[in-house]
Amino acid sequence: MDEFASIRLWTEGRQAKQWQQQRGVVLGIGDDAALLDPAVPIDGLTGPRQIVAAVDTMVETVHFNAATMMDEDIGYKALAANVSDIAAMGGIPLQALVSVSVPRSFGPERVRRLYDGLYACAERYGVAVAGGDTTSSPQHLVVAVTVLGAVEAGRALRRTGSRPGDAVFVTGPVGMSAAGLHALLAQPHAGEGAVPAAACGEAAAALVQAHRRPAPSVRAGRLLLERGTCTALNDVSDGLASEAWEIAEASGLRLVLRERDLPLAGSLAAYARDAGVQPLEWMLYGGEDYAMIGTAAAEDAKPLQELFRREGLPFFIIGETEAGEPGVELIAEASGWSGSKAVRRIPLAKRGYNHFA
Ligand SMILES: Nc1ncnc2c1ncn2[C@@H]1O[C@H](COP(=O)(O)OP(=O)(O)OP(=O)(O)O)[C@@H](O)[C@H]1O
Ligand SMILES: Cc1ncc(C[n+]2csc(CCOP(=O)(O)O)c2C)c(N)n1
Ligand SMILES: [Mg+2]
Ligand SMILES: [Mg+2]
Ligand SMILES: [Mg+2]
Repeated sequence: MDEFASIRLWTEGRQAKQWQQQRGVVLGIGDDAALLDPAVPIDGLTGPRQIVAAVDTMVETVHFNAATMMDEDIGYKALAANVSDIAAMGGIPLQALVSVSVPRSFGPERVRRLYDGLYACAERYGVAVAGGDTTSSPQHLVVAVTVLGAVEAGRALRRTGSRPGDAVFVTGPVGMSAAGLHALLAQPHAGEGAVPAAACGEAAAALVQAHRRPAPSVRAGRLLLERGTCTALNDVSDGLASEAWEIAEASGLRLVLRERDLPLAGSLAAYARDAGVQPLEWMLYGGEDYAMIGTAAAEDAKPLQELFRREGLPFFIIGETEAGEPGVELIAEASGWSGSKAVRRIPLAKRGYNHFA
């Protein structure tokens, strides 16, 4: 099958033209470039707007391997990671451009399954696939997705606006993806397809799901933008500590996190107990959580939490900001589940997933 037949196999008939037009796609797959309408009416978005654009890449052996992900999961997660960056700006994702570099060992049918997952994610978040690129690759599969979206002009949520005395929050549990990866890599792998989630045991099922199918919340980003009290926001791709450091450096202050308030999912606690591992390492440094860490005016932290509760969305207040040299600290307490004995302030390393470590 040639390149063009492959692209048709992966993309043809997946999204109705009319629906794509409603997401701003004037001309989609098939010409030299896509044509997008920057002013297409979008529910909930009024007034002048800006385009919000992000690209993230997934590379076989770095972001996934034959054991950790099914083909469908690779496509789903490649798009979800980008939706997460749009959400972390308070934006609404609209269109995607998808680049795949495919090794010979990876036939067009497997890429079609990758697209099954990618289109499932696109449907979940209302993203129109408007184009892309296809190349061969000497050895490993590479998927790069660009997502374009819209946000009210001048109102995007950045990493830079945090003020001393703000509350620090996170919009979902952290550490589950890293624990899921740990569970998957612990299984023997005979080389025939990905490890079935069931093989990892009951405690790990939710963790494997968190690793394979991250669930960024565009709704959470929109609520935070509309509320007007969120001063900084960042999605957690490289780990909570690393993303907290990014806010600290961008805003020029310190983030002080309380260990006992960090959201520890029951499934993570159970798996870590069975594995004899402290979950805190995964929670702070694991990454690929695609929840959001942010700061908000202290007096609005509880009302925001209540607003999220009413919307059925998680929201955990995990600390405060302080004036000072940019940095991140953890308050570990006697009652902390890490087994620490007294209240201590521990500086958190600026460490997370590092591609060049
Ligand atoms: N090769 C590059 N060329 C130009 N800009 C880049 C390049 N790589 C990253 N950037 C820019 O650097 C900034 C930080 O990128 P980074 O990828 O660390 O953010 P992220 O996508 O939120 O994190 P992650 O990749 O871990 O999900 C972004 O503004 C991004 O557009
Ligand atoms: C097989 C395998 N080994 C390790 C990892 C862990 N991992 C890879 S990239 C990354 C950070 C986010 O990437 P980026 O910064 O590119 O968005 C993490 C935590 C994995 N997912 N699969
Ligand atoms: Mg990136
Ligand atoms: Mg990000
Ligand atoms: Mg990213």
